[in-house]
Amino acid sequence: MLTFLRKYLNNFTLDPNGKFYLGWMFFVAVAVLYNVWVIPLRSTFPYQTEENRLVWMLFDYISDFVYLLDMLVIQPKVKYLDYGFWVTDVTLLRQNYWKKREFKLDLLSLVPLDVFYILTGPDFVVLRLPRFLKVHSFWKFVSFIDKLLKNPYVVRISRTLMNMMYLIHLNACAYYAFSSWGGIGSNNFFFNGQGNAYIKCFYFATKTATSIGKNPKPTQEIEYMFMTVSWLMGVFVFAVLIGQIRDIISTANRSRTEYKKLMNETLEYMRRLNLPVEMQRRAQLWFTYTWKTQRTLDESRIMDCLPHKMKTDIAINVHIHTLNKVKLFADCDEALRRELVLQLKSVIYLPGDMICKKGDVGKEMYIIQSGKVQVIGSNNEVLATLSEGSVFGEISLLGIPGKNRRTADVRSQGHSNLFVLSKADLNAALAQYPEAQELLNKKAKLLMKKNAALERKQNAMIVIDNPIPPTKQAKLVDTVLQVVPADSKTNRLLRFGSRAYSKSKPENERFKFRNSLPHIASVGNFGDLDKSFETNVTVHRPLG
Ligand SMILES: Nc1ncnc2c1ncn2[C@@H]1O[C@@H]2COP(=O)(O)O[C@H]2[C@H]1O
Repeated sequence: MLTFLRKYLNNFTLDPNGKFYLGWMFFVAVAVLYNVWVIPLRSTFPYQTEENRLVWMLFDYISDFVYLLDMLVIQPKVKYLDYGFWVTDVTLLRQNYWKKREFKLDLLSLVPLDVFYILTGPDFVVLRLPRFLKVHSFWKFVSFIDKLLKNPYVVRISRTLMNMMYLIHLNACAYYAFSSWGGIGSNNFFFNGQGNAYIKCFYFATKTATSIGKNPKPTQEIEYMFMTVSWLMGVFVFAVLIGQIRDIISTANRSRTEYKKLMNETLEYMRRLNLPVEMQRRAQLWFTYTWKTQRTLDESRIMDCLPHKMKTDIAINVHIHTLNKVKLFADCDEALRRELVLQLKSVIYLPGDMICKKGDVGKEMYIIQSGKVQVIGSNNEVLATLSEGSVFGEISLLGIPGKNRRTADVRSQGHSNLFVLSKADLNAALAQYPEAQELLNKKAKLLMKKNAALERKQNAMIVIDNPIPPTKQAKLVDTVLQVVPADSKTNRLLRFGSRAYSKSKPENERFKFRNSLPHIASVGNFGDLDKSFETNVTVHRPLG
């Protein structure tokens, strides 16, 4: 069992980005923080007493144990990258740590000056000052957290505030030490010994550092010197703090300021040109919606500085959700997918926006990231409603003879986020991947067939009002009608057929009128019928 444990401990390595290492670094950071705050406090203020000395010492040695464990067990096991390869050999890892400056600092931080307690007594806590040298581990932990947090400003602001607080803390300790040296309450400048010593001294240090005023007036030269140093420290701290906060705020607001500036310029330009109010309103809506969803007006510009491969990886990662739904991409080569993904440009359409118009020359195709679009046929009917992951606008790009124009209108139903792929980019990619070209061609043919069939069906249902009754009549019927008397049975039979003849009501009769019969007006007796025919009869007929 023991051999197994030793073997395991000898061979185990740590991932510098792993959770275990992060957890461990938290303990080290707490130990460092304890030492850097408590050592000056206990060295100056009378907070270490005979009663609590053992408790303080217990904490001291726990923190020393953490330091030791970190130096002997953890740090020599942390993997590192060598020319892009993780080094896992334990001997190399140990040697790597020993070569580092951090190892020397870690070693020095553990110099056991405490042994001199024998000479100075256990309250001379200044002997623990070397523990400060491990402060680099604390900042290492802070940058870890910086990488983990989504908001990059939280850690930067906390870091600046921590530095400021620490300097004030040191100043408070110095003020108390100075007051003890000069005699607590011995004059107006020194701490008067009333109330909680740390709180009062921290308050004094904050007042001095921030130059709020109402500070006790120094009387001796040494007091003047103390105040001058405190003020200089305050000026320095605040210069750094204000500079950093200004940087943080301006970086955070830069994109927003740029967006607002661009929107105002565009709207101002539209107003100057006296463009319709509705158009201006839509432009404003576009700006607002684009900013809300993307937090930038030009996504591609953000990644401009990155190398091509990294940009592709990021784009694939960001758009993987949509790309997985695109059948065209699912069925084709990974290399084509990588090639196409970088060419995609994100565009937003507002509700009711026409994305492409039937008959226009096709210059780009679209992939729906989110939202819905409607494909509209020739008779204004909705041929299809497409949603996330659908591809459209490709037919007119494929070079099918006689089909370089849009075959249908496509309209955005609500807000829709689309990827646009230009004809040149699509064709460049398809030239290398004929299977994808085939797939697109197949789909295009299928759609065109479907549309043609739908159009035929639609046309068959077209409603035509006020049809003009046929003027050409069968000559034989005409001749017979002219010779037989108008009110004779034969005449009626010829006009209305046997069923109409059997019903006597004229209002029923008009609905049984046969289209092939001669115009009633020419017969004279059925003038009323003639009128009602022209206004009421609806004919369904196929066109072509
Ligand atoms: N019946 C349909 N169903 C789905 N999409 C269609 C239909 N008809 C046309 N489209 C798409 O609408 C697009 C209009 O532009 P394109 O002709 O370039 O390409 C067309 C197809 O991508």
